[in-house]
Amino acid sequence: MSVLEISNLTIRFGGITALNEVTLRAGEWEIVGIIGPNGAGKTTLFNCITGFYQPTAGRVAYRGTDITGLPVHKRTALGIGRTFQNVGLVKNATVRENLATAQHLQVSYDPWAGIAGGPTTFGEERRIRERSHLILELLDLRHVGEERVADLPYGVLKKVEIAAVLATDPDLLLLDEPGSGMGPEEATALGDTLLELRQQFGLSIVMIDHHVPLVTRVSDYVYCLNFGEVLAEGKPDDVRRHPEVARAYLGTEPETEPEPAPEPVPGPEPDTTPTLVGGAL
Ligand SMILES: Nc1ncnc2c1ncn2[C@@H]1O[C@H](COP(=O)(O)OP(=O)(O)OP(=O)(O)O)[C@@H](O)[C@H]1O
Repeated sequence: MSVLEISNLTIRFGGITALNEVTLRAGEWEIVGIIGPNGAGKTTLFNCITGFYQPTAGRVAYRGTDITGLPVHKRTALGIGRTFQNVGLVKNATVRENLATAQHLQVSYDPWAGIAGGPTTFGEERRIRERSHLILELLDLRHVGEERVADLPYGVLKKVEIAAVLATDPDLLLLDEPGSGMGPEEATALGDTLLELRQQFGLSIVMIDHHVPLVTRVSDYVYCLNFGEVLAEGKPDDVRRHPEVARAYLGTEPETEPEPAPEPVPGPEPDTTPTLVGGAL
């Protein structure tokens, strides 16, 4: 059974059709990448999956159940966790406090028990601390655990955002541009981390990113959106080499020169795919 199944999803804002008949699925333990030029409809798709937007037509199903009409909080309770393109954290709190806050949304004891204290409360609090610890460890964030979010550089913030969503114990993780603001080395490390998180927490992941090398490396399947429609889909390398995909990316930034090609790497078959701007195919 698919974890996520989107069928013929259409959403219009006045005269703009942001998504047109989009059909997409993510299987159990799959990492699905979504690429596409600016304005292609990627974030709108996430907003329809999470319930921030109601589609004009079409269906969103989660583990076989139609959730198209469900409000945001009910989808979150089902296990759909999402990061935002512009980091959404409590800036004046520390990283560890942010993780604890995210988990307190899920605690099983009632507020009065929390005030009075007691074995259930202490057990739950210990579980929260342990989970925070594990997440910080896995994301290599332990050294910033006691730092204020406001004092962190952007690349670290993006990881803290993932950590905060993981703290809510999602089953399906939607990541909106987790690699933005990262250099190639950081993005490679992030890719390794995502693969490990999937393993550790048994997650299915849908990830939007302009950093195409990151998407193609970690994804099992990739969709390329353009003008609200699925332009190409398939195995990462097939989508990366799809002529329409290259055209769509180049078409968005005609005035920008592609980066110079890297020195050929000695080996049986060097990759001759052109490098494109803003995320590089
Ligand atoms: N609430 C809204 N009201 C009106 N138009 C909207 C709204 N949300 C999205 N759009 C429009 O829908 C289209 C798709 O936008 P969206 O943000 O989903 O693209 P994107 O692929 O995520 O782009 P980017 O890579 O720049 O984030 C754009 O034309 C955008 O202006």
